[in-house]
Amino acid sequence: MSAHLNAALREGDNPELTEERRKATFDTRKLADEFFGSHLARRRREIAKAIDAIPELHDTKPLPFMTREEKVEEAARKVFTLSKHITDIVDLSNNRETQSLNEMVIGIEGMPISLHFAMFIPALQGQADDEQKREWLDRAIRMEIIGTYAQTELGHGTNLRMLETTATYDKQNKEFILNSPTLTSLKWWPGNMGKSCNYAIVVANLIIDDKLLGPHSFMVQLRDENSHETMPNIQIGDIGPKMAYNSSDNGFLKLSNLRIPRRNMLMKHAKVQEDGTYKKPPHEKLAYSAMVHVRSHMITQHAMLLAYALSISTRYSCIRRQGYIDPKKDEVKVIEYQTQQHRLFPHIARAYAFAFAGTESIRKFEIMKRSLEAGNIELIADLHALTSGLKAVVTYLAGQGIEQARQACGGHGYSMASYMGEIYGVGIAGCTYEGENLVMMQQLGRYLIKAVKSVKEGKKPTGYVAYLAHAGQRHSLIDCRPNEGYAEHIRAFEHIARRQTFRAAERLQKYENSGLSTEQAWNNCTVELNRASRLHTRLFIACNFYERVLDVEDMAVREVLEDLLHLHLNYELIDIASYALEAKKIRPNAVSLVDSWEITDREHRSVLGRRDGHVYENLFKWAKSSDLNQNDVLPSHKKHLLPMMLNARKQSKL
Ligand SMILES: CCCCCCCC/C=C\CCCCCCCC(=O)SCCNC(=O)CCNC(=O)[C@H](O)C(C)(C)COP(=O)(O)OP(=O)(O)OC[C@H]1O[C@@H](n2cnc3c(N)ncnc32)[C@H](O)[C@@H]1OP(=O)(O)O
Ligand SMILES: Cc1cc2nc3c(=O)[nH]c(=O)nc-3n(C[C@H](O)[C@H](O)[C@H](O)COP(=O)(O)OP(=O)(O)OC[C@H]3O[C@@H](n4cnc5c(N)ncnc54)[C@H](O)[C@@H]3O)c2cc1C
Repeated sequence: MSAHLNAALREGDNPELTEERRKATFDTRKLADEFFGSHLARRRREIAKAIDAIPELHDTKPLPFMTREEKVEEAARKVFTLSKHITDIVDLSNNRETQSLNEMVIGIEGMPISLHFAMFIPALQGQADDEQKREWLDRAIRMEIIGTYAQTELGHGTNLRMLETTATYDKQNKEFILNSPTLTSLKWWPGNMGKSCNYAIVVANLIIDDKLLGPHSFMVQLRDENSHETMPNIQIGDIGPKMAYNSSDNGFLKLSNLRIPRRNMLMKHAKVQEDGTYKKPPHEKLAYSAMVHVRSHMITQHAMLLAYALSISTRYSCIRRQGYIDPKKDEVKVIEYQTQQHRLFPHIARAYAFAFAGTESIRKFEIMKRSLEAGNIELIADLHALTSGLKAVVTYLAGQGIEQARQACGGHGYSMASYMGEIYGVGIAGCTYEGENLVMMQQLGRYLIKAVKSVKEGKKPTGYVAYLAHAGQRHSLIDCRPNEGYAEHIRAFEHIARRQTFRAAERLQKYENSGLSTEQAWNNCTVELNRASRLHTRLFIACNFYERVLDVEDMAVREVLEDLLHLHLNYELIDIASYALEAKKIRPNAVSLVDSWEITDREHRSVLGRRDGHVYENLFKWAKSSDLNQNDVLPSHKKHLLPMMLNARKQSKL
């Protein structure tokens, strides 16, 4: 490829990176169009340009140098400033555009309206009836009110049926009485609930005439709309610092005999009439729709976090020189080491694979939403299984990839100048929130077991589990040669996933036949079942990647994506580092592959990942700006350590 086609080339850059960019075999803009979709890729460029021109949207200082209070304030300041410009910059109805703007301006550490957009609004859209939407949704979209989603409690997050918060219907007054009867029933974790929100959708166990009817969603006003003071019968606060996400005020909430009108229960699906008559929803799990919404969006978000980490470490690996391959020559760029390539490239392939899987899960969510609006509940179970699996596998593997990317930067990767610590902390939170990963794997496991049962009954399941009905073509992987083409890889992959799923199903059957209860038998098989779920999901990601590559029209882009696909399939299949052959093919394009993610320096917040590659001089600048360098001798040193040493010296002279 002629160098002028590489959009990332600029005057004055570190020559080490320019040399890399000249080797590109494709146009990074065209690959960005595939990674994001051409519309979003174009919009991201326009958004980045718009932000450049508005200084009040820039960071006032690097986030790692801020205290927690400063971070919370900075995020609030930016949200407020953005509110003045946002409609000029993005189409608010486009989630991914808005999310990109937020990530570029505010960053990944959290902000006061994350949950408002991620869950409060989607919960209203999915669960409020038309009249309730008119009352709350329009105000929420205009940001007259800020809300969150308060489900998890101090004692229960996973097992929703055991939530202890109660909503007891009082027929006389046509009100619900909300209570947190125990310490463990305190709501705990909801994002932005501590200080920022004035409303919450509270998930509570509904009780009518002493009958427990399971978790339902209720609109609760937390704070006065004018003074922002906490409402009566409510106790609320921040839960303290976390591993990451410290710009966010995750909160606790105690409800003490709080009375709310009957119409504050979200009633699109389940309903409570004035006389206390309860009407069941058409599908029991419709109340979980906001969770499925976030799970389907988490995949692209985690692909992006992985991309952040890998573009930092790939660029840095091309400017870092250390050691020799040929002792007679200069020290080499650390990217030249085979171990460095094996450490990074399979994760680059995964970042692309995850982004494509994420686009697909969002598309499936939209299809399910439309079909639900038309009264069809059939797609809910498929989507739940797909998003449960993807959420668990992608957050876990992205976390592993980010950690490898950090290690690939050596010592400087451990400095917050690299920003790796925050990217990792935010990434791994996804393993826990929206359903603990191993628990979500079991949800997919249930779906797979059902599919096996239907195959055994002679039926042919369709969609993502269709392969379970195919006869096994091969018994081992020994004769699987990568050169046979991708279809062969996929067949081998299907074989392994199918065999594991049947093995788990048979084991479950064996335990059930031995007289164990269904639950006990299930628990005895969960390790095998989770393995099956993991393989099934990784198969889905690989197939989706394969099909996606077949659609690419630009030949140069298609070729490099095929190189990545090849690497991905081999790596996933053999689950060890790829063959040297693949690594050699990826090597010349390494920097351009990460340039294609078009992550701006502002968005990266990483000294190591700078687009221009001028790392060392900027690391020195970074160090000079540390608060600890503002005094030559720290006051705390004067207070404690200096007297200690002086004292020790005095003692030794005696
Ligand atoms: C600009 C906006 C765009 C958005 C962008 C977002 C990007 C994201 C980025 C950053 C912002 C986010 C920041 C952080 C946010 C964090 C928020 C939170 O964490 S909120 C709390 C989450 N809490 C959980 O997820 C609890 C996990 N627990 C559960 O979901 C359930 O309790 C579960 C599934 C473990 C068990 O539920 P059971 O006990 O009610 O049900 P069982 O008995 O196991 O199953 C009965 C049947 O129901 C199905 N089922 C369960 N859940 C379903 C569902 N959701 N849909 C359909 N079916 C479901 C099952 O598969 C099963 O089906 P069969 O009987 O086998 O056919
Ligand atoms: C950053 C962050 C943001 C959050 N934001 C929100 C929010 O906005 N709103 C909200 O309501 N909540 C929020 N949460 C809470 C989050 O959704 C829960 O923490 C999560 O669902 C996990 O539940 P848990 O904490 O009860 O974990 P536990 O269920 O206590 O998990 C502990 C261990 O037990 C295992 N385990 C539990 N049940 C089973 C089972 N049935 N079978 C096998 N193993 C099991 C798990 O695998 C895990 O290893 C947030 C959490 C975090 C970290």
